Amino acid sequence: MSGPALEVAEVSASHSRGTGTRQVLAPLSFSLPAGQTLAITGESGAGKSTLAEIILGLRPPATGQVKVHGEAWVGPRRPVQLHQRRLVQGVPQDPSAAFVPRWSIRAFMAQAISRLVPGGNARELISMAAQLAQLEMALLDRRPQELSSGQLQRAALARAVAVQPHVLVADEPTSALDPRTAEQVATQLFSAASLTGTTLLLVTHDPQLAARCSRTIDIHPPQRRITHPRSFPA
Ligand SMILES: Nc1ncnc2c1ncn2[C@@H]1O[C@H](COP(=O)(O)OP(=O)(O)OP(=O)(O)O)[C@@H](O)[C@H]1O
Repeated sequence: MSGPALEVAEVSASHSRGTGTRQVLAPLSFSLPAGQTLAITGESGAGKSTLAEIILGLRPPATGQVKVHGEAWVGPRRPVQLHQRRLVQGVPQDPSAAFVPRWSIRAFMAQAISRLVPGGNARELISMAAQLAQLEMALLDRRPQELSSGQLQRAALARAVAVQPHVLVADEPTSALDPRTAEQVATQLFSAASLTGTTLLLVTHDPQLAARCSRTIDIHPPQRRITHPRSFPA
C-alpha cells in the first residue's frame, strides 16, 4: 500500500437531461491519509451525495479520478474492479438499502464476505464487525425488517466494516434517527473507524457531527450551466 488512503483528483459530475448535460459537481480535489475523518458539507443540491456515489464506485465521474492507496479506483471510463470492491464501503442514509429483505443480516454479511474477501473467515469477520458496531449477536439472525432503525443502522455499519475496507463513506447516516439513537450510531461509526484505522468520509448537514471530523470540506453547487452536444441546433 502506498499513497494517501483516498485521493480525489479533479473529480466532477454531470447529469444528462434531454439532449443536454448539466454539471452537478464542480471539479474537486483532496486527499486523505489513512485513519483521517473528513466531513463533506454544503447546501442542499451542492453535489455531496453525488460525490459519495462516485467514491463508492456507484457512478462514474465526468472527469478526474479517484485512487485508493495509490491504486486507480474509479475514473470516467474505469468502473471499480471486483477484486478491489471491498476497499471502499458505504453506510447509507437508509440502511434497509444495504440488505436483502428476505435474508438474515448474518446471511447477507456472509455472502458479501465470500464475494469480496476471498479466503476470509466469515464467522470471525462477522463477529468482529458486530462487536465494532456494538450490534448484539442475536440480532444477526434477524431479517432487516425485524430490527429498529438504530439497530439496522448499526447492522449496516457492521456489514460495511466486515469486509475490512480502507475507506468508509457514510452519507447522512444518522439523519433518519431520533437524536439519542443518532448520537449512539455516530459514536459507534467514529469508534469503528478509529479502532480499525479506516479513513472515514462523512456527508452531513449536522455541524456538530462535522465538528467531530478532523477536517471539513464545504462544497458549493457548480454554476448552473447546460452544455449541449455540437449537433444540437442553436
Ligand atoms: N438522477 C439524477 N438526475 C438528474 N439530476 C440529479 C440526479 N440526482 C441528483 N441530481 C441533481 O444533482 C445535483 C446534486 O445532487 P446531490 O443529491 O448530490 O446533492 P446533495 O448536496 O447531496 O443534496 P442534499 O443535501 O439535498 O442531499 C442536484 O441539483 C440534483 O437535483
